[in-house]
Amino acid sequence: MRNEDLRESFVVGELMQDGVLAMTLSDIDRGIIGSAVPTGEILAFGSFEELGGGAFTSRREVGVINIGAPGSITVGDESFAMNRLDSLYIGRGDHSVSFKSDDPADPARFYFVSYPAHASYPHKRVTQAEAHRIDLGEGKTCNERTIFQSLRPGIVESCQLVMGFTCIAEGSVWNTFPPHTHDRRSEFYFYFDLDDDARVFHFMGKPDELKALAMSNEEAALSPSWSMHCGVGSGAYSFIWSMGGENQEFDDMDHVKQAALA
Ligand SMILES: O=C[C@H](O)[C@@H](O)CC(=O)C(=O)O
Ligand SMILES: [Zn+2]
Repeated sequence: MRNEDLRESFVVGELMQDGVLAMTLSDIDRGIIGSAVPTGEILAFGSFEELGGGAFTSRREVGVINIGAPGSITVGDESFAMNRLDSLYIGRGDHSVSFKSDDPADPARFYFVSYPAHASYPHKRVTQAEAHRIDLGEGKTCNERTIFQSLRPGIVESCQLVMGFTCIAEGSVWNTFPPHTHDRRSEFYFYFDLDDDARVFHFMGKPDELKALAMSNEEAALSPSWSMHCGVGSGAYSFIWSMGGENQEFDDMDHVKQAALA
């Protein structure tokens, strides 16, 4: 594949447009990647032929993280206040889902991921402070970072979705390295908090067929279960990671030896 073919298949861009609820249905485990930036009244999930009609969440669960100003999400008759870096788990059911900004002139910026769900679990908001926090890496290897696991077993019950975000410390540039795969789950990385001219070079592919994607702010890189993943930025950045698949064990990664990369 040439770079443009790689981008066509594995990068989701054009997210976070003002006044738009945008989404892409991937054939990677039927994951959906999307965003909602409410600059008017509200933005709501519609009904889609591709998802079998009915409510968006009739057969799906959704994880949402706000990377913008405060807003709220209404699920059926429940409303959840969503500050920056709050996460929301939305369980399966025939409820309506809508997104709102507290101040449409300074909008909330919601990123969401959805996978098919076989059971219905309660909706739950998880603030950044309530997330499971893991500090790891070191300055000398330029990979000092903090992982916030917000939608994960022990905090919320879900069918397959596991989601959270990682913030790279000032002066560090690498996320997970050496890279890893986890054949049991696919994973999406949504990069944010990059300057306009900054890039994250995201490495994907089979370990002996390494490919690079030059990622701009607010683009998502999709990793099928066979693809390794890791990235290095031209400066510090953050990213939302999310996984779906067979199990929800975060630590069962298959680490790739650096010497095996080619
Ligand atoms: O399977 C786990 C995921 O790839 C990420 O959570 C890794 C990550 O955020 C990091 O190490 O910086
Ligand atoms: Zn991973």
